[in-house]
Amino acid sequence: MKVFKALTIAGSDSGGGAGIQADVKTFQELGVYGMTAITAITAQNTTGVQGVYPLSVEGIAKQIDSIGTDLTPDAVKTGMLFNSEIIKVVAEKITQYQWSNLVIDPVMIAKGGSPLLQAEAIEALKDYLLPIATVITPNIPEAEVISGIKITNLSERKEAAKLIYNLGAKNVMIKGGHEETDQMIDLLYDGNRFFQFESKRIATKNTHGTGCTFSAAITAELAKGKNIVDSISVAKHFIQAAIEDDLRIGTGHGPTNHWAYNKRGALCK
Ligand SMILES: Nc1ncnc2c1ncn2[C@@H]1O[C@H](COP(=O)(O)OP(=O)(O)O)[C@@H](O)[C@H]1O
Ligand SMILES: Cc1ncc(COP(=O)(O)OP(=O)(O)O)c(N)n1
Repeated sequence: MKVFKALTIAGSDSGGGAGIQADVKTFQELGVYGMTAITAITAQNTTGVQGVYPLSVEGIAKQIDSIGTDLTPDAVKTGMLFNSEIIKVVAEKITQYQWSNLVIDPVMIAKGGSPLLQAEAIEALKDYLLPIATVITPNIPEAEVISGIKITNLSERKEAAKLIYNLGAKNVMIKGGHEETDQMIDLLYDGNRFFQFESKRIATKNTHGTGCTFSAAITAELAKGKNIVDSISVAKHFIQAAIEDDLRIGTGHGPTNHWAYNKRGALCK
């Protein structure tokens, strides 16, 4: 039996709803063996981020080397990378090991406003990671920062996607979670065409970790050999089920339910 393997290079969320924890849960639910390289530890729960503790560049490089010299991932995703030094070493290692199927979730700010990427790191993200990305998955505020333009409607989102594509990413997926519309539209640009992935907005405050979960699901499907459109299609069903079945735990923004997709069985697949 072929074992599909995915690596996440991201921060730890002690509350378990986002970051490395959301990624590994998603990989597991989608039948993919999960591996991790932790970039930073956050003290975090459903009410927000109480502390951020980045790991040393040496410690991050060592974790990636441990995987690179023994286990070859079929797909890799990055999440919280915190600063430009971390971004550089991560890009260097991914290039050294010639890993493909790279999903970049350009995590910048946690729900509640805590910065998870320093402002000085934006240029490094563009210079080192975008050129090797199979797909980058910004939300609308992140897409505004990377593209340098304001996004207030779908046509501006398309313009931003083209600008980000021109920085080197092979595919650009600008998520629609931050729009106020009833219909949730995630927009993919592959350099030639736009694809829209649509779903109904779910009225809930329990959306902690939606971006991490969505990009981890894309990574898992790429690891299995699916193409980008089919991978996003599964990820969209996965996140919709996870939000619909939200977990009402904690006093703030609760996490999504990572086992909802499988609980529903073939009906939602
Ligand atoms: N209230 C919601 N109802 C349905 N889907 C949502 C909702 N909020 C977010 N999503 C979906 O979750 C995914 C993550 O989107 P988004 O919230 O924009 O990312 P981030 O967590 O990075 O800010 C996207 O597929 C988006 O469409
Ligand atoms: C450690 C860590 N990494 C990433 C995030 C951001 O996750 P996201 O999926 O964008 O969810 P919210 O923060 O918007 O709930 C995080 N919070 N922590």
